[in-house]
Amino acid sequence: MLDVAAIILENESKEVLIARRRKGIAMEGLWEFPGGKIEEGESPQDCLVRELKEEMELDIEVQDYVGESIHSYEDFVIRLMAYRGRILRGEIKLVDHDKILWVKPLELKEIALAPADIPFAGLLLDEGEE
Ligand SMILES: Nc1nc2c([nH]c(=O)n2[C@H]2C[C@H](O)[C@@H](COP(=O)(O)OP(=O)(O)OP(=O)(O)O)O2)c(=O)[nH]1
Repeated sequence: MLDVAAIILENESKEVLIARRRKGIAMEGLWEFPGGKIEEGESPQDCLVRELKEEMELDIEVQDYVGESIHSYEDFVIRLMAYRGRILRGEIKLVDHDKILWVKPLELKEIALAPADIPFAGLLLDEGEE
């Protein structure tokens, strides 16, 4: 099982940040919440702070735990743990991604998300309707 942490960053307009995996890496062209593989001995929160710095040069604050999504890809099983968070400082620079978008939860339905992320899109959508 591959443990991966992802962060749902929200802005003042209630939009969430998604990023498209660049050409040449696993799952290229699919959209995801930023994050990455949790290293040995690392907490998901520490992983997210490290990954967002490495991947986007952003300092973030990790907030509430949203939930996990376990998904079987063709050659591995992933446990994706999602948290909410906010940007503290930094201008987004892209390393592993070629594009980012701030989208309303409703718009996530139209986006080619990594399959493991789809349950979180549903969850955000349900929340927005309350
Ligand atoms: N970061 C991230 N990865 C995801 C998500 N959904 C999903 O299926 N994945 C998959 C894609 C990759 O196979 C794996 C995470 O790998 P990664 O390439 O982002 O992580 P990393 O930076 O630690 O990896 P590496 O390139 O250093 O080996 O999880 C998601 O929302 N965010």
